[in-house]
Amino acid sequence: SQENGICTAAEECQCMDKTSSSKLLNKGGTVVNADRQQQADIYIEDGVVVEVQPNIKVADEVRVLDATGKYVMPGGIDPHTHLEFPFMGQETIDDFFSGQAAALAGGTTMHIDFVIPINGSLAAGFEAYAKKAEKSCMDYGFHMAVTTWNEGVSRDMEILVKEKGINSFKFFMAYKGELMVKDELLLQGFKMCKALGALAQVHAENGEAVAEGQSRMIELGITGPEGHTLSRPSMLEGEATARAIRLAQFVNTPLYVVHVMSIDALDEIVRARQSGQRVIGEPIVASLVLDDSKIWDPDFTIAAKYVMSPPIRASGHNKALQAALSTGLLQLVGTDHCPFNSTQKEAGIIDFRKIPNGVNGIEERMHLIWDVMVNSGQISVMDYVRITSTACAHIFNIYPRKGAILPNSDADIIILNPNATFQISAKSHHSKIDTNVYEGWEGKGKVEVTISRGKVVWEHDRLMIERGSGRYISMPPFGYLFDGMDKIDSAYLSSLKAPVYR
Ligand SMILES: NC(=O)NCCC(=O)O
Ligand SMILES: [Zn+2]
Repeated sequence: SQENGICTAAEECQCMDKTSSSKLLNKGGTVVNADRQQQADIYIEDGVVVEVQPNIKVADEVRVLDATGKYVMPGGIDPHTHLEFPFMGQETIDDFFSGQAAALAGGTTMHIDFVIPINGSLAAGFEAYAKKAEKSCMDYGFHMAVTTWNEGVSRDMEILVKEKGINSFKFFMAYKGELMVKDELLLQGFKMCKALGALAQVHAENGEAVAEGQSRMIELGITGPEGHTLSRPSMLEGEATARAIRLAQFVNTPLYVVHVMSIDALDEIVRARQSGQRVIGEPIVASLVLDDSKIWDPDFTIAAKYVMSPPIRASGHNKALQAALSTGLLQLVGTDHCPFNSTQKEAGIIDFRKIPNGVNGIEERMHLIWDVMVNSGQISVMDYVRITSTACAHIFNIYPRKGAILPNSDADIIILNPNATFQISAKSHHSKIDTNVYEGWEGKGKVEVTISRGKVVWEHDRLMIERGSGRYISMPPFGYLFDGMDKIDSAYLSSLKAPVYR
């Protein structure tokens, strides 16, 4: 039952025998949480961490994993993925099984995917995604996109929060004629999010101006992938980020800006945070480690694989985003994993507007952030844990079940060898995509073991995973970002000095 290094037949395959033990001792490593690192062993039983102490003694039947000289950390949580996503006339090539297999091979043990409504219906979209996710082999949660507005939508938002474990809603300010919403909907949506204790998220680009920019490029005869980048400059990301921030401030609700790609957006987030506003900024691996140079490649297949929105920016934006992440101005790293094969990208061979937008990253995030941020000395190992796992668990209100190695936390754990090397290639990755935007990257610091809910699922470069074993993680509303909001509302009301009774 081995295929491409993946064991998928749990019942038949011997390689599962060693790994499926419900008791596990992780011995001898440096255990790192976001606030503390220590030399300790970790005892795991039935998928849950039982004890974190030096020198734990166990019975003979317990499997022991030796982590001497290595870092033992919470598994990564990717806050931004698009598996089986119907978009721009295509569907992303990774389903919930292949995308999650890739994630586990790269040290990510949970992800939060974006549910897209069906004909505007949130309930129908949720049901469809719940079905798709039945094949999951690791834990996952959902954000919900809102693309239209009516009574049914606001009723569904309430049901999704109160009964279905959703605590975040995303509004696309781009993709005119498809997913884009206008300011009126943003305001209604933000108000509803505030009332429900759900986090409002935005894809921040001015969709009207992007459409204008696209027409301009076509008129100039620029039809290739570079037209994509040229049609949606960073000022349009800055404008929409500023607008969303102001509207969230007006409503007094927390805001989460997904895929921060530019200094323009960063500046707006930093200004808002400095003024005390609750704004979270999520750069993605592509915005942190890539630049736009490949979009001018004469080979369409190479250039098209970098087409995503907002676009990957010119060199310099990446370094600024790294610095902001290292100093806490940005809070966590996603991937926006949205993989389309080279044949799917060819839909836009004569018109860049038809190239399905999206890049890979779910498998590469933990390695690349280690290599670029920790190996360069920009962040500590504790900070690494915070930006790849713990901050996400806090923001989406699932800490300390996720994002920590503590007694009673889910045993989602990685062992990273800082002295081992990794290589990235489409030939060896586990995603179904036939290209890789990080092709040829070689770095230091390798995830040698991934433990998902107490089971070793990645070891010796082999996956041992079971279709259907992943669980949906309900995320409760009113996370920490909402603490004290009522007091700010009261202060606002008393500041009005109105109505004046005459
Ligand atoms: N980002 C991208 O290009 N594709 C995924 C859809 C989105 O998040 O905008
Ligand atoms: Zn987006």
